[in-house]
Amino acid sequence: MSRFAPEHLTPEQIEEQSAVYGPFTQAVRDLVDAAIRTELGGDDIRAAQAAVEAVTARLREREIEGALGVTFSEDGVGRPWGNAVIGLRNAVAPPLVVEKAEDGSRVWSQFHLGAAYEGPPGCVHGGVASLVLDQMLGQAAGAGGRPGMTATLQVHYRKPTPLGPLRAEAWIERTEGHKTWARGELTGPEGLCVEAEGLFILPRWAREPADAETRPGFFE
Ligand SMILES: CCCCC/C=C\C/C=C\C/C=C\C/C=C\CCCC(=O)SCCNC(=O)CCNC(=O)[C@H](O)C(C)(C)COP(=O)(O)OP(=O)(O)OC[C@H]1O[C@@H](n2cnc3c(N)ncnc32)[C@H](O)[C@@H]1OP(=O)(O)O
Repeated sequence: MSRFAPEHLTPEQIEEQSAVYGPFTQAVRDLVDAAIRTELGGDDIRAAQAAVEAVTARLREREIEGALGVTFSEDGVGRPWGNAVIGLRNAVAPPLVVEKAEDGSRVWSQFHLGAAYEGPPGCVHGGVASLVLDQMLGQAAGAGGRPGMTATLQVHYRKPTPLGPLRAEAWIERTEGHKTWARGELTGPEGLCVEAEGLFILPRWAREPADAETRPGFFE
């Protein structure tokens, strides 16, 4: 766990960064979608490749080492901007915008999965469904004040999940010490597609009193 880094940005500065990187990352997502679906070929694709490579070289002129990690401000609010499911700066992430009930009892998200997430023809890849539900169950645990790492995740694929508009929801089933069992489901326009249940454990390093001051509260 090398990158749960504290940060000292003001809400305005975070908002400014979000306004710059959010639309940029969305443009990269659109690029991925277009790259999959374009019917152009030959010289057009070679020219597009050169243009993309030029942009990539420009971006690499200044970059961090490794991954983004999760930064969190003094009030404990985190910025998981590199996260594979919800990351504002991660073009691989759909991304999900997760909402939570005021009392923390449930989380849900409505989102769209397009061509980049295909498994069976026209359907969401099972690993992607599992990825989304892992995140949602983890968020449910955090929203209930019980953050933890996924220890187990069991996924039940009830029927194929169509690409397109989807909804995921998750909640805590029960708790015991540092363990939290959460459940969730992924539904498409025709109803329930995937169910999952998982065990989330607050890791030892986060339970130790010595770490109390540096605990990230980004799930909450
Ligand atoms: C406010 C504080 C916040 C702290 C933040 C905490 C966590 C969040 C951290 C990162 C997540 C960040 C972003 C992701 C967001 C959302 C969701 C995505 C979730 C993921 O993508 S996450 C990646 C996949 N996930 C892993 O990469 C886990 C690798 N693993 C470990 O990090 C450890 O393995 C861990 C933590 C699981 C346990 O570590 P530990 O040191 O706490 O373990 P310990 O030995 O103390 O066991 C304590 C009790 O749990 C039982 N137990 C242990 N492991 C078990 C297992 N697998 N199955 C069933 N029971 C198990 C023992 O049997 C004992 O039970 P008992 O007390 O009854 O004897």
